Amino acid sequence: MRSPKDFFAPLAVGAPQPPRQIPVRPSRMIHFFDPGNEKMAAKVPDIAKKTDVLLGNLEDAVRADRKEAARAGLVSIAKATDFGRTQLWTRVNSLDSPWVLDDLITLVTEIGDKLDVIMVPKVEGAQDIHYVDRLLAQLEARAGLTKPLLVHAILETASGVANVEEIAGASPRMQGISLGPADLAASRRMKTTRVGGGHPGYLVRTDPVGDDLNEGRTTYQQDLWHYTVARMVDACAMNGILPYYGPFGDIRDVVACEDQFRNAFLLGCVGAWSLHPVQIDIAKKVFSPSPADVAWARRVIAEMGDGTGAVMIDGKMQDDASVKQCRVVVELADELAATDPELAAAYDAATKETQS
Ligand SMILES: CC(=O)SCCNC(=O)CCNC(=O)[C@H](O)C(C)(C)COP(=O)(O)OP(=O)(O)OC[C@H]1O[C@@H](n2cnc3c(N)ncnc32)[C@H](O)[C@@H]1OP(=O)(O)O
Ligand SMILES: CC(=O)C(=O)O
Ligand SMILES: [Mg+2]
Repeated sequence: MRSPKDFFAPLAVGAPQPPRQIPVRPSRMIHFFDPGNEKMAAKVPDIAKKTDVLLGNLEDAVRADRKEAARAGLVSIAKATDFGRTQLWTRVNSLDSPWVLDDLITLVTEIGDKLDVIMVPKVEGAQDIHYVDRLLAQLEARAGLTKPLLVHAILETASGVANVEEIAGASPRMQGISLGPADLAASRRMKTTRVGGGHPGYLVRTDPVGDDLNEGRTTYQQDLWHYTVARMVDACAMNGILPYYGPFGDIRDVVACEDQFRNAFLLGCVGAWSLHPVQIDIAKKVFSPSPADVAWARRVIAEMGDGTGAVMIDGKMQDDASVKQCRVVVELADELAATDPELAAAYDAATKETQS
């Protein structure tokens, strides 16, 4: 552990000052693409216009014999594209792989000024973040970068979950954590064969009514990811970084995808991954507070005055704690509305309606 006094000191001579605050920019969807896939790469300039984060993926889902092509593709896309307000992230290969060292050296040297966040897969504990932290500082110094790169960890090993609090606080570069349900399931020896989402066998059943154990007993499917997402959210919140749900692999099932994303949103996540263009709008809808919720939250804040005491609004008690929740919703809505005129208009229209 670094001494708290040294926590914000650069880890290499000439490296930029590490960040003291994680920049809060919209990141409702982290859209994955394979930079070595020409069809996907061709869509990047258009997709950039409608996503908060574009991520050039170099790790799983890129074939072993296409790793170099993906890395080179990301370098040329980053150099050739104006991403506007959209952030550019990458997911490098895992720290035990033969590719990660070249991923980091090439990307920081060639396009370190274009990248915002480096996503590190299969993080097991703080030691993995410390390794990346020092290496990034050395590479930033050599490349003459003035803005520090941020680091995002994927929570996808049993060890990572057991150490999630220390991972979240391992470096001032830590920007956030995403749930990695596929590798995590394998690491835990869960018996699922899916990428995220629920499973019909994971359920609770109501008690029997009489002697017949089968008749009239409703079952309720449970969320396999509740415990992990909740732990991840707490670890992130206590360290001032951002939690994300990860991938939902059943691309066709847009309904269950929306449900899984919404569970994560309600529990505190700020975004999710989109693996296919069809998931971009789902994430945008789910991770933007609804106009009705924003209107209600604005009303509670207005009626609560200085934010202390208790009032009754439409039969519901509001006090210091509920007004704090409302502020979370309104702050997020204001941040998103600042760059999205359509959303801003929807929020204002709903607010006017509640006032009339
Ligand atoms: C567990 C994990 O690690 S999850 C993260 C790793 N996985 C990924 O990154 C997967 C990313 N997504 C993909 O590889 C693809 O979306 C797949 C393989 C799931 C499906 O691809 P396809 O079979 O081509 O899907 P589909 O035919 O519906 O695609 C329609 C079009 O969208 C394009 N497209 C598909 N996914 C993407 C994407 N993520 N970004 C940009 N374009 C895409 C296709 O190239 C295709 O283009 P075309 O119309 O010019 O032919
Ligand atoms: C997200 C990811 O990498 C996984 O689920 O394994
Ligand atoms: Mg994984």
